[in-house]
Amino acid sequence: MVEERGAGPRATIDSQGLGSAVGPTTGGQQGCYERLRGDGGPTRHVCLMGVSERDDDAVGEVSLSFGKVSSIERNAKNRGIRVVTYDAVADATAAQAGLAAGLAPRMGRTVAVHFCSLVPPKPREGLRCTSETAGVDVPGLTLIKGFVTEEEEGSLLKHFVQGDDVRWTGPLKRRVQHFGRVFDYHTRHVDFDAPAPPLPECLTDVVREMGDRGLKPSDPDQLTLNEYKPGQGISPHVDTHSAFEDGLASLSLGSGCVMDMRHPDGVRVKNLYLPRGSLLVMEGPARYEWSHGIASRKTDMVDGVLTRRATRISFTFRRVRDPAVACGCDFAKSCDRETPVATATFLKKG
Ligand SMILES: O=C(O)CCC(=O)C(=O)O
Ligand SMILES: [Fe+2]
Repeated sequence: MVEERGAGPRATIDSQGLGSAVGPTTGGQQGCYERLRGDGGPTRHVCLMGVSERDDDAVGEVSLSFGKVSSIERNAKNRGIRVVTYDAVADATAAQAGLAAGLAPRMGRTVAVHFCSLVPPKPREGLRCTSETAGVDVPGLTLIKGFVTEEEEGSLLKHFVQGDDVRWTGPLKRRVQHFGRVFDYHTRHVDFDAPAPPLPECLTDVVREMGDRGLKPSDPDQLTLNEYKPGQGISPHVDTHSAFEDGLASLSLGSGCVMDMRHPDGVRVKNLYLPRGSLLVMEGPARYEWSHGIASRKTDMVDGVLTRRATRISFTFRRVRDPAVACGCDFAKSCDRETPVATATFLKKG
């Protein structure tokens, strides 16, 4: 999609990227400019080539004499290029015709002036838009937005990040904290011998609310905190059936991110945005059959909008399964009662 694409042929990009704004107003558009050759245009953007920093005052003043300027931007790579954007195409058209002559006496030389168009950034490959999978249904998946307020989020983060007893651990790229029981990422099982602090009291309200709403696990006895800095993720996995009962609940704090849910048929994929403060609950097929994972990247495409990730801390609540009672799920292919759990994926990729 190109804004105001002129009729004329385009050159390869002359003005790549966006530099700092140098004129009377600041720019900061997203994308890059393409110079339109020959009769290309008109558009709201004119690019000046052959300008030095000494000329910036003159560029500002003369540009303004043609109409209302919304930005003047300096090219990030080529310091001799400016892009002047007018509010109105008519003013840009007058500027394209008259800027060179207006500037020449002030600069002591001539500049080339062309129309250009603004090309929005292309989404990076692999950035799936969450809205594209809106029609994909994952049975057993519930997302509750605003499960905690901003205030509750703030105090929970304070407790678990800045508190006196904060113990990040783990052999992974990202840091984790375990409560109730330790999950061992080598065996992908609960380590019943490892000591773990109990679930902290400050989570009582959150846990009660889960129970009141009839969500699983209604009475969690294990909690894992995962800290994801932008660029970190978790490889696709199904939480070990023999380790935890039905119902996994993940509270997202600090930042949202897109979670990718995949059906083992390799066809069905759901890219679900988990906003800050939301609770994701996976039960039945969503817990036992579909895998969940988070791609290691710094941005997500959320309903067509490129969204930066900040540090996200997830709180995953689970109920440890009694090792004497085998998993009785209906998804034998994903269940470790029939197939031994593959150990290494968490450790290799995090
Ligand atoms: O970060 C999350 O929301 C999910 C964490 C997770 O899947 C896990 O710890 O098994
Ligand atoms: Fe998981």
